[in-house]
Parts: sequence; structure tokens; C-alpha cells
Amino acid sequence: MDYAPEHLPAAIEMLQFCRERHSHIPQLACFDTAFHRDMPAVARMLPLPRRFEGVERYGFHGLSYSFLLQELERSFGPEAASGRLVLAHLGNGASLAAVQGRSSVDTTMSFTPAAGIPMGTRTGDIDPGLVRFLAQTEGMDAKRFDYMVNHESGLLAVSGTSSDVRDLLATEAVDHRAADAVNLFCYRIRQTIGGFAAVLGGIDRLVFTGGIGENAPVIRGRICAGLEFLGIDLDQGRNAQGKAMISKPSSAVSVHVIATDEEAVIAEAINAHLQQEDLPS
Ligand SMILES: Nc1ncnc2c1ncn2[C@@H]1O[C@H](COP(=O)(O)OP(=O)(O)O)[C@@H](O)[C@H]1O
Ligand SMILES: CC(=O)OP(=O)(O)O
Ligand SMILES: [Mg+2]
Repeated sequence: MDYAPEHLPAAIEMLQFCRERHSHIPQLACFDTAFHRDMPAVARMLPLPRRFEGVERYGFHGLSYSFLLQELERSFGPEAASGRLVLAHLGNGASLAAVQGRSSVDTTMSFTPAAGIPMGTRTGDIDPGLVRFLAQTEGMDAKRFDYMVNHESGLLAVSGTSSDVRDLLATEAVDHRAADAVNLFCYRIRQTIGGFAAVLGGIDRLVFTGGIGENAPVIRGRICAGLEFLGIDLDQGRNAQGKAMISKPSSAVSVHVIATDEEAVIAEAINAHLQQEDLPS
């Protein structure tokens, strides 16, 4: 529970609730972190004292990333799924993953989902020195700090009005704070794609998913603007229409939009498990 206070308590409460009422029904859990478990040691490491065992970078949105690999394979064949991929899951929670040979090589979320790029209400990566600064200037304790970085920050904080990209795009022309929020979001994602290109030694495919990634062509366009040097060349028309492939045929990097389905990945995993195991009845 200490490891994931934002997500685990509710999940564990549901497991307990079901066990109390339906003790005969077996329960299986699918972890959003599992996809990243083979990340190279250098990407998993946090530069903290060695005594904090298990305090390392876990990464999240793994169910969504698994789905994207399945879809790439289904649409373009196994080589497509095993290439050098940058996957961008942009929803209320948002992260990117660098993937090669179907394995996660790096990802932006870390020990908790508050890390990485700025999100609807989460900060993403910030200066650790802020803990002391805010404790001294505001008397902010750990619990309050955690609440702020998860629920009061990100696009909501920068815009001062909304965590929803639809609202920000609707008001950015007349509200410079909404424009700031959108700019920061796109900037930090573009910066991450550049970093992941360095990690992967180039990119073969870039995939957008999640509520923002699937539905906001303007955001996809702004993220990709300036990434032509990596071989990313968007077809503005296809992007505006929300086609499945939004890069030009001549683009060295294929850019895709895929609607994710984390529930389908969970259902398939459970089904595969049920076929294999003779679970207690
Ligand atoms: N048409 C749209 N244009 C821009 N942003 C959108 C659009 N539709 C949804 N979004 C964004 O997607 C977010 C929800 O993403 P989603 O992946 O559904 O959320 P969650 O992470 O909670 O599963 C919304 O908060 C909003 O910012
Ligand atoms: C992993 C995670 O925090 O996901 P989300 O915020 O998208 O629910
Ligand atoms: Mg979602």
C-alpha cells in the first residue's frame, strides 16, 4: 500500500469486498507495472541510498502498452511490434515508454505515477528540493505535498481553470494560462521523445493513445512539430482526420493513433490463465 497509495488501496478494498461476499470465486490481479519488469537496470535505478530496497523505477500504463504492441502486430505484422517504438499514453494520467524487441527499455513514470511528464493534475518530475522549500515556507507536510503533486498540479495548476485538454484548447486563444499549460505539456513530451530516440538509437514508430492522444490532433501536431530531424513527418490532413496512420508515406518514422483497451488485455490475461490452471473451485 505504501508503494502505490493512489491506486492500490481501492484495488485491495475491492479484492477484500469480493472475498468476503464470494469467498469461493478465485481472484486474479493484473499489474500495470508488469510490462516494465525487464527494463534495464540503468533505467530502473533511482540514485538513492542502497538501503532503500525496492525503491526503484517501476513504470505504469503497462496494460495499455501491451495492447498497443498487440495492435501493431495485428495491423502491420510482428516486425512492426518488435521495432524501436515510442508509445505515448496521454490521458488524465500520462506517460511515455521506449520499447524495443517488445520489451520496455525506459518509461517516464517511476516509483509512483506522479513522475514523468506533467499530467491533468500531477506534476510529473519536479525538483526534489521543493520538499524542503515548501516545508519551510508553507509548513507543508508529506501528506499535503503528496496530495498537491497528485491532485492540484499539472495542467490544472498551470491553467488555473481545468485539467481537461478540451477546455484548454477552447480557451488558449484568450487565456494565456491555458496556452501555457498546453505548451508545457507538448514541450515536455517532445523533450521525452528526443530522449527516448537517444536511448533507442532512433525511432521506427511513434504511437499516440489515451483520451488526449486519440482525440486531440492539435496536440499531436504540436508535439511532432520540430521533430522532423528524427524522421517524424506528419501528414497534417490525416492527423486532422484522426486516421490510424498520421505520418506521410515518406516519413522515416511511422506515426500511429491507436485507441487503447486495457480491459481487453486484462480479460485476455485472465482467460489465458484460466485455460492453463486448474483453479480451486
Ligand atoms: N476531443 C478531445 N480533445 C482533447 N482532449 C481530449 C478529447 N477527448 C478527451 N480528451 C482528454 O482526455 C482526457 C481523458 O483521457 P482518458 O484516457 O479517457 O482518461 P483516463 O486517464 O482517466 O483513463 C480528458 O481529461 C481530456 O483532457
Ligand atoms: C498508472 C496511472 O496512474 O494511471 P492513470 O492515472 O491513467 O489512471
Ligand atoms: Mg484510461
